[in-house]
Amino acid sequence: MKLKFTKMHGAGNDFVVIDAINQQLDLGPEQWRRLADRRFGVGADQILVVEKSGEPGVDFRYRIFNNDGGEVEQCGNGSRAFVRFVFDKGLTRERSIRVQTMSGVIAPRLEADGNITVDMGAPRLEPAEVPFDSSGLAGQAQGRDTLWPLALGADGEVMVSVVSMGNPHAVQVVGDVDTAPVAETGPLIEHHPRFPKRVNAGYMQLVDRHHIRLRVFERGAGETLACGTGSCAAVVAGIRRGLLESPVRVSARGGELSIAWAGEGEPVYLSGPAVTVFEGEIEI
Ligand SMILES: N[C@H](CCC[C@H](N)C(=O)O)C(=O)O
Repeated sequence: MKLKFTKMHGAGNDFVVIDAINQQLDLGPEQWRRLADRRFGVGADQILVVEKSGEPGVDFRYRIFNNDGGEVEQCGNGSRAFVRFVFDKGLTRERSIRVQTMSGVIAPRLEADGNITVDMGAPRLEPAEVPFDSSGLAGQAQGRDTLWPLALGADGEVMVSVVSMGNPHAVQVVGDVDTAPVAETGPLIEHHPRFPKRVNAGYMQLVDRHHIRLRVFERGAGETLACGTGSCAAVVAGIRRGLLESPVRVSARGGELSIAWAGEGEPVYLSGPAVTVFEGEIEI
C-alpha cells in the first residue's frame, strides 16, 4: 500500500508519524520494522500512529511501535511530536489535547512559543507495576526509593531504581554518562529475566540537584539520542532518592528536556521540543 508519513523528532529521538484517520492502515510487525529500518525503510526509533478516540473527553488515540516492530505503552518524546502533528495537520484546532495510549490518557499542550508540555500521568512505583520481579532480592532503601541489585554476569552487578511511566524503566546513577558502559550493559539490562516485559535502561549522571545528564538504552530500539519517559523515570528516581529537586533539566545527547514532579501520586510533566523534518510517501 502507498502510505503518507511525516518524519519528526523530539530532542533527536526520531519518529515516523502516520495519520490513520485519513488513511486506512493494515500493517503487521514486519511492515512496522521495515518502515523503521534506516536502510530498507524510512528509519526511526519509533512509529507513531494517530487515530480517532472513541472515548468521551479524549481527542485522539496514540499507538506506538518500537523499531523492532513491537507495540508499546508509552512514548514521551513522541507525545510532543503527536500534538505538533495533529495541530499542524489541522486534525485539531486545540493546543491542549487528551490522548489515549495503551497505558492511560496523557495531555500534551502546545505552548505559544512552540515548546510542548505533557502531563504524562503519575509514575507507578511498586515493582510489580513496572513489572519487576523482586522476589528473593534484598532491596537497599535510599530515601523513599529502593535500589535493587541486578546481576549482569561477567559485567558484575548494578543497583537500579525501577519506575513505570506506563512503560518500564531501570535507572542507575553513573559518574560520567560519556564513559558509562551503555552499549555493553544496556542489552543485558533490557533483556534481564527479572523484567518480564523487558525494560528501558537509564544511565543518569548528577550535575546538581536541578540538572542531570542522561543516556537511555531503550527497549526495542537500542540507545536513542533522548528518551522522554526515561527522563521522567530518572527524575522520579532521583527525587525519591533525595538526590534531585523538581524541576530538573535533563541534558540528553540529542537535546534538552525539562521534568517537573511534585511527588507520589502526582503527574510528571515533560517539556521539550518537537520538530517536523520532512513529509513523504512510501510503498509498504
Ligand atoms: N522504547 C520505549 C518506547 C519509546 C519511549 C521513548 N522514545 C520516549 O520518548 O519515552 C519502550 O519500549 O518502552
